[in-house]
Amino acid sequence: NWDTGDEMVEKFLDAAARGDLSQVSTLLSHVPSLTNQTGYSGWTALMLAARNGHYHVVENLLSHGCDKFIVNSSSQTAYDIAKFWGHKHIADLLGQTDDGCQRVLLGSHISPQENYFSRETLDRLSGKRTDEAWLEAKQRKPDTVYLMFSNLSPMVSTPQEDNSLCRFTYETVKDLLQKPATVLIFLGGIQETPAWFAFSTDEDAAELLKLCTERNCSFPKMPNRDLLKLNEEEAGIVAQARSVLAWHSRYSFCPTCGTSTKPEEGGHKRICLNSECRSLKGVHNTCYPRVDPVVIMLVIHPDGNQCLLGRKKIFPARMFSCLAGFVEPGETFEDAVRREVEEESGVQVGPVQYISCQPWPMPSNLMIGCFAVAISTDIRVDENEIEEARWFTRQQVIDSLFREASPAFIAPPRQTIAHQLIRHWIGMNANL
Ligand SMILES: NC(=O)c1ccc[n+]([C@@H]2O[C@H](COP(=O)([O-])OP(=O)(O)OC[C@H]3O[C@@H](n4cnc5c(N)ncnc54)[C@H](O)[C@@H]3O)[C@@H](O)[C@H]2O)c1
Ligand SMILES: [Mg+2]
Ligand SMILES: [Mg+2]
Ligand SMILES: [Mg+2]
Ligand SMILES: [Zn+2]
Repeated sequence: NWDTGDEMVEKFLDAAARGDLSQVSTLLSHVPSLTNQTGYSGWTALMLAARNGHYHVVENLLSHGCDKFIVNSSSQTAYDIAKFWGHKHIADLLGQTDDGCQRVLLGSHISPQENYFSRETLDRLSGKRTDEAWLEAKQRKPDTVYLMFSNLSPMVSTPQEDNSLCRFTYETVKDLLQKPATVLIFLGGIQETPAWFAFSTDEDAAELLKLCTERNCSFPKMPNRDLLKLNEEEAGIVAQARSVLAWHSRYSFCPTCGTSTKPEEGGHKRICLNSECRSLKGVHNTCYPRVDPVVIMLVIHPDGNQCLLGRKKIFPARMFSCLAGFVEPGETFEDAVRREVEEESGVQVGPVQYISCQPWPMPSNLMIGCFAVAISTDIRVDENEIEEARWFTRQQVIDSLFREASPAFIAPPRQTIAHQLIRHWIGMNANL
């Protein structure tokens, strides 16, 4: 005897809150449109069941297609609520993706290994770099792996959508290694054997491709896009190899005196050929591969429920991402975060917290990922660097990450630390 819609919604929410599984399913089978109705403070039936630890009701609601990505008026999802009230089994259930894989919302367990380009597959064996005899013997071993780079791109084969690195033997590449323009670097090994090397060559790319026995091989033209299609292990190897090879290609002359330089120590050092050069006296950082630190930050609104994202002109349409900028000399990364955010968006930042980092071999950045809490909210963008910056709500961010239908913006791809920072924020309880 249900007369008004409101009453029915109330009955339904109440049944979910009490854990009355049979009433919840009866009501839903009669009136499917109840599924995502909200009551006081925007709470859904799923949130109420999650609040009170009713596992079977949560399960039943999910099987009826209840939307777990809705937030209430305090910007909490049902997952946030289950986690806060200590119903771990319910939080686990809500955190699953449709394919049964855990952790769709559990960004708070982010570890450095989860950032693309950051997996250390090989032991770098840096102690062996000065052991020329050992390196030379390793080079000739039949199980030694060679990666080939042309124009700072590795040769990859593309069996399907993904790229995988083409691996060469000494026999196949030994002639190329003799060419004067070739630069060879020792990458390391897995418990010393097999050893891995990478080299760059300026020979004709079409001829090089003929050396590979695999099909669909190429040197990708757009590293920013194509190098994101490797598996995690190979991405980690490419991060090391590409940065070091890029450094060789830029430091063929000594930054101190302008004389030619040559590689040493398995390609991890370059030394000046002018025996009078200052760079040969003592240790000089110009002789070693360079890394440029960049801070990248998710700026969180003082209300805790919005974040600041910006877009550069070169981004694909509708994509917004974290603000980022190079660390300047004599600056802590906390200060760099405050300066870059202020420069690019006009927003002032108080506390800064380090989250995780990511090598970004384009050519040699180390992205230092932070959360930063804003202490002002007015936006005034620096139009030279940023086309637009905006505050986005948790609901908009959740929609963009997890739902298909027309979100307010497009998030950067999962291989970027920007994506991981945004996801990490969603996995944290904003208001609790
Ligand atoms: N992995 C990710 O999620 C991600 C996201 C955003 C940016 N990035 C990388 O971070 C880099 C820096 O971000 P940004 O462009 O916003 O920095 P930014 O805001 O400091 O502005 C870039 C400008 O800084 C100057 N600059 C100062 N030091 C520099 C250096 N060592 N190398 C080159 N330019 C230098 C140049 O004028 C350059 O145009 C980008 O180039 C990009 O490769 C990675
Ligand atoms: Mg900047
Ligand atoms: Mg910037
Ligand atoms: Mg800058
Ligand atoms: Zn010199």
